[in-house]
Amino acid sequence: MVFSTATTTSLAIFCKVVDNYGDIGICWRLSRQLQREHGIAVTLWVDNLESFQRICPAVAPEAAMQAVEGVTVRHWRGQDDVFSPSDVADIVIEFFACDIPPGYIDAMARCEPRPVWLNLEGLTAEEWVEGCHTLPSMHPRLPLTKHFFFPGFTGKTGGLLGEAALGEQRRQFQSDPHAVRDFLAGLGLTADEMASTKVSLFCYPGAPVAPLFDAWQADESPVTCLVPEGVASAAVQAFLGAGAAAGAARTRGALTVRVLPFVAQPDYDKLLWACDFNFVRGEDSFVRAQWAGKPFAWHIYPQDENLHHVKLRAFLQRYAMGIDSLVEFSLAWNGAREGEGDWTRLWQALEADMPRIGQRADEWQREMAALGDLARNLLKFARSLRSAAQ
Ligand SMILES: Cc1cn([C@H]2C[C@H](O)[C@@H](COP(=O)(O)OP(=O)(O)O[C@H]3O[C@@H](C)[C@H](O)[C@@H](O)[C@H]3O)O2)c(=O)[nH]c1=O
Repeated sequence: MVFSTATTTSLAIFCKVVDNYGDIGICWRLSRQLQREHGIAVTLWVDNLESFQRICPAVAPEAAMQAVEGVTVRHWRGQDDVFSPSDVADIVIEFFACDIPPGYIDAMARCEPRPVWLNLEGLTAEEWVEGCHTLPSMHPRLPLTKHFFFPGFTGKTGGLLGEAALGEQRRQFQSDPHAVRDFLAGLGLTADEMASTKVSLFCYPGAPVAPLFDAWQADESPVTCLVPEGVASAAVQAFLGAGAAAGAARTRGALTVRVLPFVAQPDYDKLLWACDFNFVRGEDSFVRAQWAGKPFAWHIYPQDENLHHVKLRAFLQRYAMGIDSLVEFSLAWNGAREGEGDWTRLWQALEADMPRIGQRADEWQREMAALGDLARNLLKFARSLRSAAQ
């Protein structure tokens, strides 16, 4: 097995969809970028093709194997498959410690030289990540070493996932009013809605959406809230007073709520670029909101014992730079503050700071770009492991 820039490097990513769309969202982005920008032959093993199809409509959910945008997609059906060394890629990535099939690991141990084996971890702003990034872990039984690779917000981590052309694509889109208008019109927005403060809303079920709607409804200036179908459904249905299928919309007071179809990943980026404020969640939409360079609030994936509040605070400490309104709003949005939030006050304070928050978003996006993107950093690390082993 040769591992150099002169021949095509192969790489396999194993992705288990724990829930929702973030697991496959991240693995798909990484696969696509490694193939497009680095000429890597990528095989993406994924156990849930239905979830994949929602963010990438070209995926056929019943296919055992298919090529999508130059990436080989394999339906990962179980742990019992048998593999031979010729099936093994030069670089093997397990996403979120997803336990790749034992048969594949056995085949890895029989490869000469052995593949680079990385565990791509979840994103957090906590400091301990710097000490764990790139640490090795020996297999207890086989002659294999796995290394941990952590995304992150500092130069001592793997950085954030983001395509090389992303910044340029965003600038082009945002500086073309016709493109923005056509895009929003395609989602059903009226001229009045386009002229209002546009907010995209993507969050988990526990978010205090109903009281925020009340605050917006009583606001002085018009707000249009764009919410993908299935998100915050209880509050959306209550506001609409009817079903919340894509296309449904209603105005009450200063607030219009419009339900959007769940769009393909590239269109979700455009939505973030076109809005004035974005509510995002999980990991992937959270990162895309950062690349959008727009003010945003993060609804973090809930964890036991409120561990997510620690992660949220760690991020805000790096990001918010003393903008108290953003910290207050974000903590309240995630239930990390005692008592009920006064959403009128929280939103008004946030609105008043919007120019500062926008500036910070822009500056942060540039700081993150300077770290180098995750795909490039990961490949560089994999190559350094390979040369050290030779
Ligand atoms: C709203 C929307 C999102 N998307 C995409 C963007 C992202 O790739 C994906 C959403 O992923 P996320 O933001 O990460 O949120 P998420 O909640 O969907 O996903 C995850 O969160 C992680 C923290 C957990 O580990 C995962 O198990 C998973 O639950 O869906 C679209 O393509 N179109 C849309 O209309």
